[in-house]
Amino acid sequence: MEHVYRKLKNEEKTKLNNFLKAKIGDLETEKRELVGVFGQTGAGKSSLINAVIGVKNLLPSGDVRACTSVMIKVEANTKNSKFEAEIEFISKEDWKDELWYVDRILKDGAQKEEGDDYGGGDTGEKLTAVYGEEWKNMSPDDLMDKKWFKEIPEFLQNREEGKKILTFESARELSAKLVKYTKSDSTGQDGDIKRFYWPLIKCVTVRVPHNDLLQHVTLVDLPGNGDYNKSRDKMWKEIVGCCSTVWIVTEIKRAASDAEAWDILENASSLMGNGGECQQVHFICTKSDFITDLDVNSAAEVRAAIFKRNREAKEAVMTNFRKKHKINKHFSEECFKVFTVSSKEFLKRKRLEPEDTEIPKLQEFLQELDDSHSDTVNYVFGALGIISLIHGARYSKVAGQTERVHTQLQTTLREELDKIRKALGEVYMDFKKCLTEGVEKSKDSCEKKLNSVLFPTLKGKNRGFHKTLKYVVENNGTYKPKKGKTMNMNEKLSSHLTDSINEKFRKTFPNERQCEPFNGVIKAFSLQTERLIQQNKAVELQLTFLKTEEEKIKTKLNKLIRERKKMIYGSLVQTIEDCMKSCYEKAATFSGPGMLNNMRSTVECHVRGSKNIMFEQAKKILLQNLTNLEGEILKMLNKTLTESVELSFKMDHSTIPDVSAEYDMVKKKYDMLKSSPEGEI
Ligand SMILES: Nc1nc2c(ncn2[C@@H]2O[C@H](COP(=O)(O)OP(=O)(O)OP(=O)(O)O)[C@@H](O)[C@H]2O)c(=O)[nH]1
Repeated sequence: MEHVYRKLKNEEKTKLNNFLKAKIGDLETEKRELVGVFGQTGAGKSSLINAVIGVKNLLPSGDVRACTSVMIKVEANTKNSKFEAEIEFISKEDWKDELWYVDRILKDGAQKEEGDDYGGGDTGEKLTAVYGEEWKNMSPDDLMDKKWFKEIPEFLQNREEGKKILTFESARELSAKLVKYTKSDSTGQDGDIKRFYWPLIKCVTVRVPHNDLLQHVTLVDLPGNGDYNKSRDKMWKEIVGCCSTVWIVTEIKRAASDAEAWDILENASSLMGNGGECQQVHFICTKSDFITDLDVNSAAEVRAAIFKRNREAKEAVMTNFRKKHKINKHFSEECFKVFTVSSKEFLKRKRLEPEDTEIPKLQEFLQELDDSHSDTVNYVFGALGIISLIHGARYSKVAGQTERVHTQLQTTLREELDKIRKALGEVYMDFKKCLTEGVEKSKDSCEKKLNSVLFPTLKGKNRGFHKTLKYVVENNGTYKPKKGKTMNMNEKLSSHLTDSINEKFRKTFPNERQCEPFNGVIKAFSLQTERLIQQNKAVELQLTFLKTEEEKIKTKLNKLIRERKKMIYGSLVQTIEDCMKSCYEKAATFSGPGMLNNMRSTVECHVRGSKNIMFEQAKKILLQNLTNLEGEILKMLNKTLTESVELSFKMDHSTIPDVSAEYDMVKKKYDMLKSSPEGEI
């Protein structure tokens, strides 16, 4: 197609010529699937990733003292045959904010108590990681001095967020260097490394050469611990919202009862489900080889014991899943699968055969996800359309028939757009009805919901609640403790609204790629080019182009809908957060005696005073976002197809190059692809 592009470039610049060049530039080749890997520290995530992608020593694992503390993306290095680590830092301003935050807390007289969190993620611990103990006697300005960052000058560069790129010949070398950037060692026992830079890092991308599984797949290790840092939290949410599959990793011995793993899943469910694009959740029970039963001796007995526990773990996890409504309202049972794996045995083969470790099943899954066949078909189909139009423009000049087909196409386009408009209008009315009920319920019970956050029943653990609530209001209503459940006041307040639309939303915007959004109305849209081709062979090439254009615009629309639906769903909580912002700011100003009561009454008063507006506002904004999306769908369809119809049937032939040879070649490749669904071209 580059060759065809150059031919067009050598011709005079007409409207049609420019249009064709733009269409070639628009052909898509790249698609990436994101697989998010969650789990608490030590669950075996790094070992799992290494085993699955078949690179033994890539992500550092095995050291129980140091745990991974930054997001690590693992993908293919398509540029050269080196191992590469791209380290992306948070901005200097972000780090300054954290330094000032700790400084203020210490000046406020808050003593560091055992197990105390400085706003989630323990900022004190972060400072010790970067500066050692010396930070305690220094001002935030001193701590920004460049002498601290000699090893990472990129962090101080003037660009908003710096990047450092390291290249290595082997995975082992990369792994050894990575520790200082990705791991935290809260015990301070790692003698070799003096400074750990994880608090300054937003994300690390590890690129692996010659890896077949990662051509179109990125695996992301997402540490589950809480983090107050805003840019990291934002990135975490963005990545979770873009994962098409999520792996929840937990040790098999406590798979069903591992509160932390299930909490991570519960907290992220709305972000992945209706608020995201996750199609599959895989619950992965690790270390299946680890048997402590002393009665088991022979190899056969060990294997039998492992298989028995695998079966039991699978059943227990499924039973637990059925009870978790926060999760299963976003994911059906078909989307939820359990695996029992052993990364160790997969590599060592002492007790188990590779297939018994279930790692090959995950590899197979990635292989299917990585499949670039459909991308190739789409590319060649799109290319065929464009080249058909160029070829047809040069050779077909059947004036009368062209005029008739042109008129028919215009009529069909109008009628089909009307059908879509009507169907989208019905969807709007359905959501309006659900939300109206949700608003009434929210008004009736928001104070009760609020009380569950303001007055938790912590059974004797109320001592530090004033600090917890302070973090909540300082952080716009949310708080991620290092251990335990995330608190989210905005989600609590909007829960009746989200519940009112959850089911309808999942049906209207299904994450499963084989299901269609808006009840299939966009898929059903058709200019009926197939029928027209049968009746009008003389303009077959132009009609072939329109057929490919129709498919391409539908694919584009599905992508747009997938992106927008996340924003539309998220707008409910976002509006509540915006409406609560002023009261959080006011509540955060209290300190000293009476702080807890003052914070509570400020939040209570605000919710009581604004409940008649706040929920109605959230409904209005969601519906407005939906209207905007519907408008955009109609506009894109109309504009793209009207332009394509006009240019294919009313064009100036004088500037069209001869592409007969290219046409024959692309047509042949397309026919080959069509006849062998999994074949290579
Ligand atoms: N027996 C056994 N041990 C395993 C297996 N997978 C991991 N481990 C061990 O479990 C420990 C933690 O493994 P990691 O892969 O580092 O765990 P992680 O989830 O990446 O931990 P963080 O880096 O802290 O997030 C290490 O000591 C591993 O050797 C396994 O399949 N079998």
